[in-house]
Amino acid sequence: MTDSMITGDLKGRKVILHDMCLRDGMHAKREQISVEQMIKVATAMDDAGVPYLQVTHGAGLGGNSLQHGFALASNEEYIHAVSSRMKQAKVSVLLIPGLGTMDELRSAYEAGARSVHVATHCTEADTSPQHIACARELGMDSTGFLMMAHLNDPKGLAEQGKLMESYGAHTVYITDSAGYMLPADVKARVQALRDVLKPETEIGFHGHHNLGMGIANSIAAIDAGATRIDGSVAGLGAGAGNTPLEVFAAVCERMGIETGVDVFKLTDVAEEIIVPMMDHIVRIDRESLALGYAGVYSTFLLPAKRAAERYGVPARDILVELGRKKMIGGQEDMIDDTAMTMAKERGLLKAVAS
Ligand SMILES: C[C@H](O)CC(=O)C(=O)O
Ligand SMILES: [Mn+2]
Repeated sequence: MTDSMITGDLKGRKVILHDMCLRDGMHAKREQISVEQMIKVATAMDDAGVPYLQVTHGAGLGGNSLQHGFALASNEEYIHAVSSRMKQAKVSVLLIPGLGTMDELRSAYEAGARSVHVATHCTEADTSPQHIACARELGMDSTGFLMMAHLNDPKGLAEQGKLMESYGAHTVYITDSAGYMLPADVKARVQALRDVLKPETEIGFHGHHNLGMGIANSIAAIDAGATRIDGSVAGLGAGAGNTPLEVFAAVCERMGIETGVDVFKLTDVAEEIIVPMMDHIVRIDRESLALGYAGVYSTFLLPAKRAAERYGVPARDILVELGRKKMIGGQEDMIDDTAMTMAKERGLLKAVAS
């Protein structure tokens, strides 16, 4: 990102940071984060001043399933264990309508969750009115979370955001699930939302670092009017991870953007707690780069690697094909289907059968 792309003086801007390690990071850990690990991570982040922490299965409420994998504890167990130990941080959850239900949202609230990202595909906001209304009735901080936002243009995304606002969302998020966007893409979408939303409705940005643009994209979002930024310490998240939060906090401090977090405490959390927890180093390898390059849902990374082993087709090729087909969250069964078709086309299927 060149300086000329930052049009405003961001000094003195206030931004709310939201850590995703204990939700998006569940994808990278194949849902295997223990309650004890969650408590350790969350208390350290609370101490570093992170105001919001998301805690659930990677696919959110209702995520425990054969399709999405089983976590080591229930969402309620995780939420209660973490929220009961927080001094200042609020616990949030993810809810994809259809996967998670309003009953599950109520039970997450009872367990201590006080904020929710209600997530839909970027053209399907109209699947979320009941869930956003339910969150508002519970008194929760409520976000409409438009996933795979690169697949809708700024005008279309603004219309979807306006719908979510009309359902009661306090904040509308542009979610770069594929880590595909460049700063100009983010800026155009935030501006389009800012033009149509009420002044009191906040705008958020959730980035993935597949093209190494998480920080530049988040700064572009702030420049265009976003006030909430998701990231995850040490980037623990799907694909090449989320915007690395400790790095982002350091950049904000350099730019005079106020986050209220202690940068060095966050770097200690990254180094001493998160990195040792990783099963693989979350980084931009050839497969996670392919996600960003081809516009593929970051959550598809590990299932595509498994399909690659099963069918003998390189994961990168599978991911590029999934991007070409514009597959979205919820279409996970197409990963194996695509790999199998490619194996057949390449004459590899006999080897699989034998
Ligand atoms: C279920 C996904 O992981 C939600 C998300 O974080 C994204 O789309 O990005
Ligand atoms: Mn994500």
